[in-house]
Amino acid sequence: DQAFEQSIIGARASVMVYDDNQKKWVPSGSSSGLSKVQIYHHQQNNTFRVVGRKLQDHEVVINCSILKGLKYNQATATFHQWRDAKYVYGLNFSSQSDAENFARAMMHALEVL
Ligand SMILES: CC(=O)N[C@@H](Cc1ccccc1Cl)C(=O)N1CCC[C@]12C=C[C@@H]1CC[C@@H](C(=O)N3CC[C@@H]4C=C[C@H]5[C@H](C)C[C@@H](C(=O)O)N5C(=O)[C@H]43)N1C2=O
Repeated sequence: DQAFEQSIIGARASVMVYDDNQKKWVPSGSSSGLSKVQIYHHQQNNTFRVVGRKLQDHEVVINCSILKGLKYNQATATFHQWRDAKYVYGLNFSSQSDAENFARAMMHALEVL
């Protein structure tokens, strides 16, 4: 529960998923827009997950586990991406510093998993 999950980073980004049929990035969730994207660390079982909620209405637009060995691709200074079994996720950060801070937290998680 909440008490056991600590947010290790919060960043502002537009959360996108790649639509393989249309061959283009589409907003994750019901509409485009900025989200607060956090990495939560469940301390008891040392797991991590990415959770993103729209700034406007708090719709959860991403909630995915960070698994050991995940390849986090910093495609540009403000667009980072990774895959899981089902989706390709893209984070279009609102600033380079948010992107850098998020990437640092992601790399930390991947180191300690
Ligand atoms: C082996 C593998 O899986 N490789 C993945 C990437 C990867 C590598 C290693 C580990 C995991 C992953 Cl995930 C890959 O290559 N994938 C994943 C699906 C799509 C893609 C395939 C082809 C295209 C070609 C171009 C690029 C793309 O999509 N890029 C480039 C930056 C650029 C930045 C911003 C966004 C913008 C929000 C909208 C749009 C715009 O700019 O209009 N756009 C983009 O165009 C964005 N591609 C990819 O990323």
